[in-house]
Amino acid sequence: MDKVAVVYKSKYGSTERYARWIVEELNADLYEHSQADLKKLLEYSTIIYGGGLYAGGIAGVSLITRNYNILKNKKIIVFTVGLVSTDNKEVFIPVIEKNFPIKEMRDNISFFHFRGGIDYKKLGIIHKTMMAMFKIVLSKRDSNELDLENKEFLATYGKKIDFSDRNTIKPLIQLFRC
Ligand SMILES: Cc1cc2nc3c(=O)[nH]c(=O)nc-3n(C[C@H](O)[C@H](O)[C@H](O)COP(=O)(O)O)c2cc1C
Repeated sequence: MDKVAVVYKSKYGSTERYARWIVEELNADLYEHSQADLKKLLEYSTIIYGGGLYAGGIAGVSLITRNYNILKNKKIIVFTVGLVSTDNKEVFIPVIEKNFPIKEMRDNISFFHFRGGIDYKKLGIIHKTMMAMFKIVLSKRDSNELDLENKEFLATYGKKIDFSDRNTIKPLIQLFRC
């Protein structure tokens, strides 16, 4: 039987919610990023890492990339949680290539992408400023130039939205059912 650790880094709670759903389904052990030291992780045969997406970066993912050579004999699964629609998986190829620049890592790790949410009122000052700057950049563009994601960003800017959906973890859970 697989011994599974789910490790997550979540700033506003969406990634944590997905991590907890996965833990419930797999009866796995849960670790917040800061509590997951390497010695502990070595006790597991499978490591599932989840991080929120911030400007294309996966929060805290260096825990996996920096220690890859030590962890590479384990089953490693990485999931991201972001606002961008997960309908088109191609969108995530550059995100994976940026966060996992070494091909061997990309080949050996299974990736999943889930949708989270945002509550602008709860953003910290740096994140609020980043989002405000992005809005200014997009607002200056001709609306015909904007893709669906950008249009959605502008339409939901300043609001509270939540796309979290427990059903979307099914393909990840399925990896353990066969
Ligand atoms: C400053 C900032 C940058 C973000 N960048 C991205 C991004 O590049 N791609 C994306 O899909 N979502 C992006 N998001 C949305 C977050 O990924 C989303 O709110 C997610 O649910 C956060 O998860 P967490 O609360 O677990 O950290 C960004 C949010 C903020 C505040």
